Amino acid sequence: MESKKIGEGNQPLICTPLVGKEQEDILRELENVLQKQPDLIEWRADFFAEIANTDQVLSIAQKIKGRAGDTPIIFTIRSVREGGQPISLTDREVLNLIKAVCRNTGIEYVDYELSYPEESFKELRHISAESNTKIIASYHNFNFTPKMEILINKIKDAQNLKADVAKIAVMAESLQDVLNVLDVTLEAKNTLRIPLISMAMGEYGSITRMIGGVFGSAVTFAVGESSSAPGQIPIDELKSVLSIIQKSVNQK
Ligand SMILES: O=C1C[C@@](O)(C(=O)O)C[C@@H](O)[C@@H]1O
Repeated sequence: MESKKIGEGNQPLICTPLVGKEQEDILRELENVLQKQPDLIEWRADFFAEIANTDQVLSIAQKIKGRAGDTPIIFTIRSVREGGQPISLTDREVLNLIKAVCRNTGIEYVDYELSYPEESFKELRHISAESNTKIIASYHNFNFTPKMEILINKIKDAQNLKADVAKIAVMAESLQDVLNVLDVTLEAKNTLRIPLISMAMGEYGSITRMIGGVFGSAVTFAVGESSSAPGQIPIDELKSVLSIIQKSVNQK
C-alpha cells in the first residue's frame, strides 16, 4: 500500500487512534486497527500507563512503526488541559519525550498543542526538521466552539510557528457551531499554505467528521477499536459515507 501524506490528494485521510493502557493492549489494538486499513494511525500516548518511562515509550513507538509499514503514524500526548489523560510528566518532559520520538523512531508526525510556549515550538521545530518529522500544531476545546475569529487565529498561529499541519477540534453545542467549523475550514483551505485538520466533537460534531473533507479538512478521525473523542464514527461506516460523498461531490 502506498503511504499517504496529510494534505495530499482530494480525499480526507482516515485516522484511527490507539488508546491502550499497557503495551500488550496497544499492540493488540494495532493489529485490529490495521485490518480495517486506516490511512493513518494515531498513538495517543497519554493513555499509556508507563508514559514516564522514555525507553518503554520509544520501544513501543518503534514496534508500532515497524508493524504499521506504510501507514503513517501520529504520536500524540494530549494534555489534560485539552481533554487528554492525566499524566505525571511536566511540560518540559513532554517536549523532551516528543523530541526523543522524533530522533529515534521514524514516526512521521508528532502532535504539539498550540498552547505550549513559542520557544518550545521553536525547539521542537529545530529537532523535527533534522529528523524530517512533521509537526501537527493542534488546538482543542472540549467544552464549546469558540468564535470563528478565534479559530482562524489558532490556525494562523500554527502556520506562523512553521508547523506542517494545523488542527482544530472543538465541541459543537449546536448546528450553528457545525456551520462555523465548516466555514472556518473553507476559509483556511482558501487562504492557508499548510493543510488543516478540522472537526467538531459531540453528537452534532459527527456531521463534520463525515463532510469536513468537502470543505477542506485533510483528516477525519474514526473509531478503529476504541474512540478517543466524542462523536467519532466507526471506520467502516465512515468509509461508506465518504465513498458516497466522493461519488456525488467533485472535490477540487
Ligand atoms: O485531536 C484529535 C482529534 C480528536 O480529538 C477527535 O475529536 O477526533 C481525537 C484525538 O485523538 C486527536 O488527537
